Amino acid sequence: MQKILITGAGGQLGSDCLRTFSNAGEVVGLDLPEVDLSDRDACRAALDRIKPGIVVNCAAFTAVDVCETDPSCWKGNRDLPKNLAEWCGANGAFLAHVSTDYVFPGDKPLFQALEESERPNPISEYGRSKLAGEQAVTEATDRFAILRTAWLYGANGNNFLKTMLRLTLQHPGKTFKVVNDQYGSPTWSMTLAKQIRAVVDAEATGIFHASSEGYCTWYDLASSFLDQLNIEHHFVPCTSDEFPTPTKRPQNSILENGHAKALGLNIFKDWKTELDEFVRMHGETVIEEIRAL
Ligand SMILES: NC(=O)C1=CN([C@@H]2O[C@H](COP(=O)(O)OP(=O)(O)OC[C@H]3O[C@@H](n4cnc5c(N)ncnc54)[C@H](OP(=O)(O)O)[C@@H]3O)[C@@H](O)[C@H]2O)C=CC1
Ligand SMILES: Cc1cn([C@H]2C[C@H](O)[C@@H](COP(=O)(O)OP(=O)(O)O[C@H]3O[C@@H](C)C(=O)[C@@H](O)[C@H]3O)O2)c(=O)[nH]c1=O
Repeated sequence: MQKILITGAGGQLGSDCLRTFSNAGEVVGLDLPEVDLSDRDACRAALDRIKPGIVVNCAAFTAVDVCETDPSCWKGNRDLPKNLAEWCGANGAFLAHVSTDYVFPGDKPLFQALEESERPNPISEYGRSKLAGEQAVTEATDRFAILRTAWLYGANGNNFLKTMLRLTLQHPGKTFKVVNDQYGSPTWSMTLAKQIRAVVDAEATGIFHASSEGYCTWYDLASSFLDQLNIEHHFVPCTSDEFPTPTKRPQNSILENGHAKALGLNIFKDWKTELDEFVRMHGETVIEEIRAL
């Protein structure tokens, strides 16, 4: 029976990958604090012990604003995938690695979607460190799939939707500004996990864009989520300039899943259909989780 290692197994995507791969072989999850996979020796020792035939790397440093000032971001986003890819290359294992829309600058004219063939040119430390991770993977092994996803939300862990729900529930009636000039494709981590499984099962290699079909703004996303939950909200659309953050974020990070479509592997539906399904399945639990904070 093949062994499948899921890294970042306690995170948002990793926990959904554990479930999605559960009937694909013997699944092993790894996360901090058990092993720091950005440490080369610790990573090697862990993989030598587990001996996976497939590695699905969901581990990363995902606090985008913190990346601007914390060099640990480069450990999690460049060194960690490099260590995994070197081990996979030397041991013949297949590596599925997850990357981000933030490797692009966001200056492509609206609303043209970004193809896999386009040149990344990140505008944030997070994006630069993730691009360095992609490059390390491609240099260390041939048997890899890099899946670039965007605007993830899911049942486990933290995400933008939970933040906006928390702000609303903790401050009823209060207005919140939400950026309405950045466009992307919100993606449910469970659907991404299924897309990763489809790519791995097909042993398809190369770079894949992997986000929901269609696009919206952060304001559209927050409003749709709260509407679907039937919770009154007072979100006010604003420009990026009116909501300053330490990190500049891409204006257009709409991804086109061209590679997966060409191989007949794309499973994503429209972002709104995906969000509605997420709310049907997990809405009540998410509200309870946020109310308990
Ligand atoms: N979240 C999003 O909106 C998006 C995410 N992505 C990418 O998708 C992937 C999954 O993201 P998501 O599930 O949201 O991320 P999470 O932050 O929820 O999970 C990442 C996991 O990796 C673990 N981890 C971090 N550093 C190490 C390390 N050195 N050794 C071992 N484990 C480590 C974290 O542990 P701990 O929590 O203890 O630090 C955490 O459990 C990442 O590659 C991310 O860059 C791409 C686009 C959008
Ligand atoms: C909390 C909040 C955020 N915003 C804005 C800030 C920003 O432009 C946008 C999203 O903010 P967040 O900080 O939640 O999301 P951010 O960390 O930028 O999300 C990114 O995470 C990484 C890991 C990725 O790879 C990306 O695909 C993307 O999902 O919403 C508001 O406008 N109002 C608010 O009240």
